[in-house]
Amino acid sequence: MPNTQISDLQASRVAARTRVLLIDADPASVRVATTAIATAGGEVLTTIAPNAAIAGDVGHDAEIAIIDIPGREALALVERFVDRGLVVVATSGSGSVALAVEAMRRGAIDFVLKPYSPDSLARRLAPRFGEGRAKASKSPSGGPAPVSGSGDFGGFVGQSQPMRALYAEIARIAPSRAAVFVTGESGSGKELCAEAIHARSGRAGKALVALNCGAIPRELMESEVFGHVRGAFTGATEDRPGAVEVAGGGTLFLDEIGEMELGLQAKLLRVLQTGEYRRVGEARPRHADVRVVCATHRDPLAEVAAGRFRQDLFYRLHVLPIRTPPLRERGDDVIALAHTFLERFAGEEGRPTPRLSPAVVERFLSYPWPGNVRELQNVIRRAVVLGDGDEVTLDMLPPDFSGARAASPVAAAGGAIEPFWIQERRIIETAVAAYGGNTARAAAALEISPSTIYRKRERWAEGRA
Ligand SMILES: Nc1ncnc2c1ncn2[C@@H]1O[C@H](COP(=O)(O)OP(=O)(O)OP(=O)(O)O)[C@@H](O)[C@H]1O
Repeated sequence: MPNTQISDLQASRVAARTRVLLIDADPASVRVATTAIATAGGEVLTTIAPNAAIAGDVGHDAEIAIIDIPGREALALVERFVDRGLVVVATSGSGSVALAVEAMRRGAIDFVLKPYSPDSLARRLAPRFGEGRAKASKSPSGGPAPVSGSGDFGGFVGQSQPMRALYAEIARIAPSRAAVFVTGESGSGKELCAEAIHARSGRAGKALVALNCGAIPRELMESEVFGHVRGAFTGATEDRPGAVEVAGGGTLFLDEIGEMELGLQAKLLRVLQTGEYRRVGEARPRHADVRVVCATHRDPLAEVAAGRFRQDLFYRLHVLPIRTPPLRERGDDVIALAHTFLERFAGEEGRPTPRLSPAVVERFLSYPWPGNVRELQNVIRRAVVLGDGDEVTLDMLPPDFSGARAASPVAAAGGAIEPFWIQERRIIETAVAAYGGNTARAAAALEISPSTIYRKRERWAEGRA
């Protein structure tokens, strides 16, 4: 992942210079900063003093704001420009750690102490300019990608109020080292959230390692997380690092954390408390440097109450809670998302992008989307593959979409009651299809074990109920 970011960054730096808003009242600093900005690949659009910036309205065309913070009153500028979607680098001659921490807490991506030389500042700015451009290139308008107002954020598409609130929350918590707990329905973008948090953290240059605790067999989970040494178990033919080690200096994303068994939860708690862990089969402790972002589609407090989730681990992880809203709460976002996916999938198929018929738009807006954005993705992919015209019409959608209302789950077409196993089979197959064939994820969404699905499929294949 870091490699992709670096190559994107280099390509974009060749393409255009990063547009910078420089907020600083000291002429000597402005001169040094202007040289550093040019060296790092940027151009200064506007230079303004902090007091004037607080009172005025500047920086609309900028991608990056470099803000001098002479005192606490200028901290509000950090927040203002982060909320507008700019990458913010704070500077200060006061040397106060508290000021630096506060600027980072409010979303500044870096804090550079004055006095700086043109070279030292340029070195600090260069990677940040890449981030400014990467964000801008994701915005359909070609301008910066704001946190609030219009436009998208990170890998997210959507400008509804719940999404803008989510973007602002991500921008606010990303720079912290504390654990993040993401809740939200399946397919609503929890992993995307982890990616956005990582990308905006000071750890973006290191790896983001994602593990789906629901998809990895329990007996392998500990080795996946912590690694193992040769001979630790049958098949362990060599030493292998785990996710904690590979994500060193970066972020560890533990999806479906509720699926982690209690013994392993205790070991994860130890990492969070002391930073120590052991590879499977190894006596000596190792030190971990990871930020943990975890996610679940379940109600974590209910899991704690049921004894499936350790309470002490929950409180350790639940420092910065964040929730991805379900698609049905995002209004018109569903249409913007549908257009994005239409363009992507039609492009992949080498076809012109079809439009949505008015009836499809209406249906999309009223449909409850239990599988959220992933379900929408699957519906659009299917329509692109099956359709050959320039319009997606109702008949290209899965059967549940075609009618004004989804078919009753109990009654078949003629109103007769279907046998239980047929209904059960339909529910399971629909869930597996909604997860693009991923049985483990479908099982997690249905709150049954993957082996139940495998067992039932074997029976159906043999023609048994
Ligand atoms: N707002 C969004 N804009 C664009 N793509 C999105 C958005 N939200 C989700 N997606 C896409 O939808 C798919 C599902 O998202 P993601 O995997 O992040 O969901 P999730 O909540 O982690 O799902 P699960 O609970 O099953 O793990 C991904 O391909 C993701 O890129």
